[in-house]
Amino acid sequence: MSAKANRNIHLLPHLAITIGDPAGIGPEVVLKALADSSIRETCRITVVGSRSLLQQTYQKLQQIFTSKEKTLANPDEFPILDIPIDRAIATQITVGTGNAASGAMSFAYLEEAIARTRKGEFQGIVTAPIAKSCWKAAGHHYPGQTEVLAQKAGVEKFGMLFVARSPHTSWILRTLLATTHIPLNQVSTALTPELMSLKLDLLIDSLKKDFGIDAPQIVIAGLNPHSGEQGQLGTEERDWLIPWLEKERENRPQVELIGPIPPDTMWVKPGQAWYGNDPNVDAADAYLALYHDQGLIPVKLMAFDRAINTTIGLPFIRTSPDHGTAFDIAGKGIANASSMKEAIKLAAQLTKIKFSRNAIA
Ligand SMILES: NC(=O)C1=CN([C@@H]2O[C@H](COP(=O)(O)OP(=O)(O)OC[C@H]3O[C@@H](n4cnc5c(N)ncnc54)[C@H](O)[C@@H]3O)[C@@H](O)[C@H]2O)C=CC1
Ligand SMILES: NCC(=O)COP(=O)(O)O
Repeated sequence: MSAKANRNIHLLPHLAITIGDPAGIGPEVVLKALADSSIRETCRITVVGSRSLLQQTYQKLQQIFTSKEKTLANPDEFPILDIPIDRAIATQITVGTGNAASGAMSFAYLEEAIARTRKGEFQGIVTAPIAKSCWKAAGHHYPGQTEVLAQKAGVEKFGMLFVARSPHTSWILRTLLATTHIPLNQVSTALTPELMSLKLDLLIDSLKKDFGIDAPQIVIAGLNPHSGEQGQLGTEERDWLIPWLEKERENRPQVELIGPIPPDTMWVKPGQAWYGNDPNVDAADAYLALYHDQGLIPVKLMAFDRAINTTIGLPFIRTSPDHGTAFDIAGKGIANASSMKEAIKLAAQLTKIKFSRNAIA
């Protein structure tokens, strides 16, 4: 970093980066992301995790990489908010196998990052992945990090928005999930006009404030094959989704609401906009998927190496890579850190926007 950049470092947003489950690829993708000097020029970073675990990861992976290129940041060269790990817990952590001990540590990192952010120490949090099953084993009964963030921030209305910029066309895919971590057989009951209006509010607000889109075009998915085929293949669309959309169109004249679109064909235009094989395609500003896999299969198919999960509705910025703990490849040095890098860049960008907005207000 140049001397001038160094002098201005206190003007940059200060982000906490949690290392996630210590048995997964979280520590590795954090060290890889921080080795990229362009990342560290966009924000100030404090890593929240156990120093000893980061040092172990660094030393182990250094032996794998023979290239002279700097692949990993050295934990001695960036600030760490150390959550010490006691000896008994440390002996239970095995890279590649998540368990109650690794779940307890990843929960402690997140809790600390949230508490410090609420006190104003950080403006945003980037979370490396945790395993929900390991949290459960450790006695923490949350469906995911999103719900912990919302609860501890005292927020009831929040949403899981995935953002990815195409490397082919620079088009941005934005996908909000109306429901998230619930069993498939509960989706239909969980979806209500009230829930949909709440998610639409959050989405429209984020498009305006975070992405500068005042009059967005938003596509809403159907639930059933062919959006129910007029009740023949499912009745949710006919019974409430279409009437709800009609009412929303009346209430929100500044927004173009398209749908319900049959869930299979809904992703054709985003695919064309992403890969650039139809330059005239009119893809939308955002897509509202009704359940987890309806939204995340296309996101991960197009953008697994770069999509970002961001929680909207919080009083601070939160982003995360789109992937999980990947226990199957942890410790091997082969984890791709691109999604983590994108998550840090987006958090820095959104934090700057949020704070300049607050300064104007
Ligand atoms: N934000 C978070 O904290 C998230 C956590 N998870 C958690 O992760 C755990 C494992 O979930 P899975 O469904 O197996 O998804 P996963 O994303 O961990 O792994 C799926 C596949 O992708 C590969 N993969 C994942 N990230 C990669 C990377 N950066 N570079 C190269 N290959 C990569 C893995 O090796 C595996 O073959 C679960 O406990 C789940 O709850 C899953 C998604 C997000
Ligand atoms: N599939 C997305 C996911 O698991 C994200 O969960 P979290 O950010 O709430 O931990």
